[in-house]
Amino acid sequence: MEQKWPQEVASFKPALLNLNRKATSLGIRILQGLALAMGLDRHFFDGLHKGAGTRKSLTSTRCNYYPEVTDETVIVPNQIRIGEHADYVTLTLLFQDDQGGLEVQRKDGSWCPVLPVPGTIGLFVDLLLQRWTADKLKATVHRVIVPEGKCPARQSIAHFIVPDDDVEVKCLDGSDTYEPVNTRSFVTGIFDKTY
Ligand SMILES: O=C(O)CCC(=O)C(=O)O
Ligand SMILES: [Fe+2]
Repeated sequence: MEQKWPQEVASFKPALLNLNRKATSLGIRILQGLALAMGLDRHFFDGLHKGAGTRKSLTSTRCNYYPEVTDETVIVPNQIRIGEHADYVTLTLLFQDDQGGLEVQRKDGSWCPVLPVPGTIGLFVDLLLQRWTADKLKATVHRVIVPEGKCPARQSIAHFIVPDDDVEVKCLDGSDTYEPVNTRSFVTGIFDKTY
């Protein structure tokens, strides 16, 4: 696929590629820690995430922009910035600015604000990790709400750690809690339904 980059700011492309690489290596270290904590070989997960940065992997970085809310902004009832969802990959690293609005869902269905803390990165367990662990780790359901009153534009960057395209994700405990899925079909299937 042809890559299109904005030309207006020359430093954008190198900065984003650098973030993409660093976020991937952080994600890989987290996957190693997770494998050890689960009593697996340290490289169980990262060995299945080797293709990041190549055509064999959907590991990617998404920049989200939420426009400024002014006195003139028309907000309809129940309007939402990003509706509730769980990301459909392994892990998400989330970088948010200081504007707030991100919420995660508790077990009882209520919503908990994820207040921005400078210098920190959000970490979400996602749907493929939930399938691998047969629900031992549950995907983080999250959303972004419209702020009450005026608010400057908000930006966030989500880095999605995705298994390599040909990886089959099946329950590690041998159960049939979820049927095995091919990574690329699973991710593109949900993507096509969403957009
Ligand atoms: O903007 C945020 O804080 C969340 C973004 C998000 O959920 C996503 O890009 O999947
Ligand atoms: Fe998300």
